[in-house]
Amino acid sequence: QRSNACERRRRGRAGQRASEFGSNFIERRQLRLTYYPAYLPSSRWLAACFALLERQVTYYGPDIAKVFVFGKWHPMPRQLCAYGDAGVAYTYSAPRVPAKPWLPSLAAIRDVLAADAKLGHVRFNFALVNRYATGDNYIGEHRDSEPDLDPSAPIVSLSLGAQRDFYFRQPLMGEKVQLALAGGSLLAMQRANQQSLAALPAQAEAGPAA
Ligand SMILES: O=C(O)CCC(=O)C(=O)O
Repeated sequence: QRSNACERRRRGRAGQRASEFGSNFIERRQLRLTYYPAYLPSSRWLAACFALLERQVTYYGPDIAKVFVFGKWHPMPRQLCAYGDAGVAYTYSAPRVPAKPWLPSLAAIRDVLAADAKLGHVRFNFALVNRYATGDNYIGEHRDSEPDLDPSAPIVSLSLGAQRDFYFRQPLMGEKVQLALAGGSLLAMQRANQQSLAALPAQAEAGPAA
């Protein structure tokens, strides 16, 4: 999921789009993000990574891909799978999502990210793969505040396929940060972001993205 110059800091007004910043560090009160619009080195890399994951990822079925909202179970409006170290799982407003053993392609992406000094040399032990088959697929507002998450580690998100909008909202501050997550881009989110609500809304006519 995607660059550079993250040391260059600039503050922007609320709602400013990441495309106005370029590759940059974005900071709002409790929100600390670094967006790398072209993390993957070329469109060939992007196409190759996307094609590999499209071929190799086997998504969970409705027994796991469901969410509990307002007292009822609903099918998840996207596909999901998880890969990671043995015994690692993730639980949010859904059943426990166990990690399948690393796919070689995902392990290779994990190792590239771990070797990247800009990202702090984090050894990632888990990868959640969300697939948005069409523009109708989305993830609603949520906080990444699950106890399974290591509070000292960033969440790093590589986007492949169609560009999709993503936003963070801080309800008490009235602040909103919007990003257009381009295919081949990478978003690094610090732990503090977990105070904000994040969402990837439905977007008419968008093609497949992961
Ligand atoms: O797919 C994305 O880029 C967003 C996913 C997300 O916010 C989550 O899984 O918590």
